[in-house]
Amino acid sequence: MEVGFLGLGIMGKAMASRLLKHGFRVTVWNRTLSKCEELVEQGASIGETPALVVKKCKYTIAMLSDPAAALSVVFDKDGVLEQISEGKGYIDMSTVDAETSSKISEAIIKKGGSFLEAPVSGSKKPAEDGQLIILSAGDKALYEVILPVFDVLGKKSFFLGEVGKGARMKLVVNMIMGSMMNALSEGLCLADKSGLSPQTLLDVLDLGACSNPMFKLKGPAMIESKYPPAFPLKHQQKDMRLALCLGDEHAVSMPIAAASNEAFKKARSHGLGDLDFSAVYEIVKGTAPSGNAA
Ligand SMILES: NC(=O)C1=CN([C@@H]2O[C@H](COP(=O)(O)OP(=O)(O)OC[C@H]3O[C@@H](n4cnc5c(N)ncnc54)[C@H](OP(=O)(O)O)[C@@H]3O)[C@@H](O)[C@H]2O)C=CC1
Ligand SMILES: O=CCCC(=O)O
Repeated sequence: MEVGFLGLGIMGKAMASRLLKHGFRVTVWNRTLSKCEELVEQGASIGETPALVVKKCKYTIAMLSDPAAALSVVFDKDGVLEQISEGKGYIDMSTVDAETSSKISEAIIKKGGSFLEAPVSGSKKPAEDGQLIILSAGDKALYEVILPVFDVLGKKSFFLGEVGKGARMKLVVNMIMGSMMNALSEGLCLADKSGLSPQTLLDVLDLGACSNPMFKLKGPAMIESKYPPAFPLKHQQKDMRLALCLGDEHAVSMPIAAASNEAFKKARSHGLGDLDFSAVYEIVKGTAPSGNAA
């Protein structure tokens, strides 16, 4: 199967690479075109624009930073809409809000194409290892056709119904994750300031009811103030913001998420946006450097 892939950031690069390793023919595009070179070395072809990728491939996947990027790649000059047509499928795996996803879906369908939203849970390593959790919604027939691709990228694929349900599920999950990261940061800080070993706190947590892979993975690096980006903090803040908008729409009060969003925003204002989202710990500790927003 020939697959187009738009967006070769942390996630897109790992996902496109995995598809190549599993025998798919992949045509890639990235806004910063030089980032395509590593994939070309692995056997990918380059499409010079999103439109040219869609022209060449029956199915095209996108993995882009945020709603603005997802819309731009579809609607702008040389974008997806210029070449999408009957028989072609577009699968957007970026984390965006339901409104963005619906706009894209409507435009694609109007041109005769089919659309699936399919945001993912799981970060850089699960993407490299094909262990993502895929939260798809939209065109069921396209879901069935693209399952062999999802089976290579993920450990489990959900089909959640009409467009918007995948986007909303992803935002709810990341809202919880962002709040948990803030709770962990406060706990590590409190342990340290009150004379306890943060590492022993992690050991205790890991044996109890709130043991989870995220604390286990991120905790030790946080103690060492190391934040190599797997999930950039600026994207976590975007997801908190979009989840809070969803809460507004449905009149759901979310004070914990709102407080967590403030901490992520503050982290961005201190220039920590490109670090891993666990860098919010620096804000909780009060040790963040002053810096420019990212
Ligand atoms: N990292 C993670 O752990 C996870 C991320 N996600 C979600 O996946 C998506 C991608 O994340 P990730 O790979 O980490 O992000 P990165 O920041 O590493 O990559 C973002 C990608 O979007 C492209 N991009 C940004 N703005 C535009 C634009 N205006 N037009 C065209 N392309 C644009 C970038 O291109 P360029 O290279 O030119 O800047 C790059 O290819 C996000 O929605 C994120 O929330 C979901 C699950 C996990
Ligand atoms: O959106 C990013 C999610 C990261 C993760 O699930 O570990």
